[in-house]
Amino acid sequence: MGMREKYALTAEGAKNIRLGAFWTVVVNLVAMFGVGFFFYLMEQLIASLTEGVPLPDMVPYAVGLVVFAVVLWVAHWFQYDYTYGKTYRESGKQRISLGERMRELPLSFFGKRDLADLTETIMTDATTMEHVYSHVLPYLYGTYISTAIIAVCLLVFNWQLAIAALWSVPVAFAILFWSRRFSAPLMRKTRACALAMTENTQEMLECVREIRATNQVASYLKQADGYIDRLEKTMFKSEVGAGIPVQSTQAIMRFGIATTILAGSLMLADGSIGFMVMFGFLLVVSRIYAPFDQSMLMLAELFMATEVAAPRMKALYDEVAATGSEDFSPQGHDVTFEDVTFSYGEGDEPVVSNVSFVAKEGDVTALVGPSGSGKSTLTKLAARFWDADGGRVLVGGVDASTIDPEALLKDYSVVFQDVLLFDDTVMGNIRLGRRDATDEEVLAAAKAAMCDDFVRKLPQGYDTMIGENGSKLSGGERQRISIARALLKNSPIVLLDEATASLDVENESQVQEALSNLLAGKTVIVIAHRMRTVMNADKIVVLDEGRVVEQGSPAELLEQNGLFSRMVKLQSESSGWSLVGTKASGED
Ligand SMILES: Nc1ncnc2c1ncn2[C@@H]1O[C@H](COP(=O)(O)OP(=O)(O)OP(=O)(O)O)[C@@H](O)[C@H]1O
Repeated sequence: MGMREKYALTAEGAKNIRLGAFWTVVVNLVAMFGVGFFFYLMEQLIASLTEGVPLPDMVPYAVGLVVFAVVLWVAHWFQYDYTYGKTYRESGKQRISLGERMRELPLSFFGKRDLADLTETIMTDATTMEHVYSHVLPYLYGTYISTAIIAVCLLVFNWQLAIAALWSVPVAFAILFWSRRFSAPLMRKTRACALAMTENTQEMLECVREIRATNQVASYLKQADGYIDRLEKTMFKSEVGAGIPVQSTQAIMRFGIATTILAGSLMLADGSIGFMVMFGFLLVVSRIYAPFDQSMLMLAELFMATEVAAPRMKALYDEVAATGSEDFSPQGHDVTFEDVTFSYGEGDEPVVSNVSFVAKEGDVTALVGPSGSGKSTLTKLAARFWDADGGRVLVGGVDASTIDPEALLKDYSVVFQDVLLFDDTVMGNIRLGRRDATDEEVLAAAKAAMCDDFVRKLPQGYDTMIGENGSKLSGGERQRISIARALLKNSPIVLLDEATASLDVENESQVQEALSNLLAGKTVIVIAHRMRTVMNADKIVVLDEGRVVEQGSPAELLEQNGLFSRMVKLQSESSGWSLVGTKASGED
């Protein structure tokens, strides 16, 4: 596997890491040269002290020293720039491209992937890789190459002593790589446990109200305790699994010093080497292991990166992006379902089957049917949140699956029940509908969506921060903000999960008024919960178990005496039953 693939690098990133390694080699060799330089000077000094040899002229040495310092400084500068400056830029690029990737992926991807898992990839995996690019890879490559060069020099100088000094390095590495087969699964397990714990915590925070309301606090805390315990145990095993091999290989490497002393003493005794050679070898050997110690620790991190973080990032890049033409020129805005079949998972039972109907521009098309009959799914297919498995969804005669999702969504306003607001001002939240809208346009939309009254009562009016997901607002207020956003966007197609079901009477009439402002003249597909909407619709599509069982105007359907008319009859007989199985209110 190439370096780029293994470490999820760009071509430039791989090049910079190679250059970082190159400059690390230069720094190491220059530093080693410095050791040799001082060693030579010492040899001269000892010769002068013991044998009375006159000291050589010091000027060239002084110049040499200055040149050495300058070269070392320059090499360090380049090493720093390539290993840190440029690799951090690589990491920056990678984070941006992860963000871009999120933008390209179909919305369905976010439905099937766990959010905590994605956050882990964007935050933790990217950080792991960042550290590997900047601190680990250039250092490791640089150290190994420079040590190999030094080892060759030692072998040429005195191969017997060199072998006595260096044999322990390959042995130590062989043990470390062998131990990987035990430590890698432990690392993966630790990661999975950490992820499960994060997911559990996130779920607990998201559902805190429900958990309290249903008296589940104790059982949830117990569950959380279990996740933490499991993580603690696997982390402990994983640390021991990685720590023991690292510590023992570091110790094994030190045997090299012992064998150098042993072989050196023997050779010194039989006169085949002089004291200074022995001394020089010991000096080099004592230095040569230090970077390996460091690299043993780094290898553990590198294993983690190549076994876990890089594959997870790669998996994100391997996901099929939702692509399509950015040029979207529909003829009108009729939304046509042509024999559409769809299931959420490969091989699953279809949740909609052979659905065909047209939602005409200027008409309100109401989707009606029992819970789970596929109403929401059809609206998601209409906006290409998902692609149909069979048949086509046409927007103004253009197959939606051929259009870039962002280009397509420009023509859609979506008002679903689960309104999403950002921790921003009221103004900022409404302006999300159209970024370039003026303040006046935002205010006009807010007024039309019946937001103005309650917004003016907020402490800072339109500049009030509304808290995470609008936590400082009521349900009805949040919905009206979402309608204001849709009004501002003023798109020709409106998808509406009838947002009024949970509102009180006063709120409801205001929201209804806001909605009628939004809907005029558009292609409207509404998931209808209320009889009033259903009866005022231009067309009703009745769904049952993912199939269209009836379609037509309310009058036509009532005449047909089919499922729809049975539903209406049932509802008028029993106020406790509504079209979608929710409790109907009196005014219906
Ligand atoms: N993201 C998903 N992954 C897998 N299955 C899903 C997903 N969303 C919905 N389903 C399934 O698809 C079927 C249709 O769901 P859908 O939400 O479209 O029904 P609905 O008619 O809108 O229901 P309701 O009125 O209760 O909102 C259901 O059986 C549901 O369990």
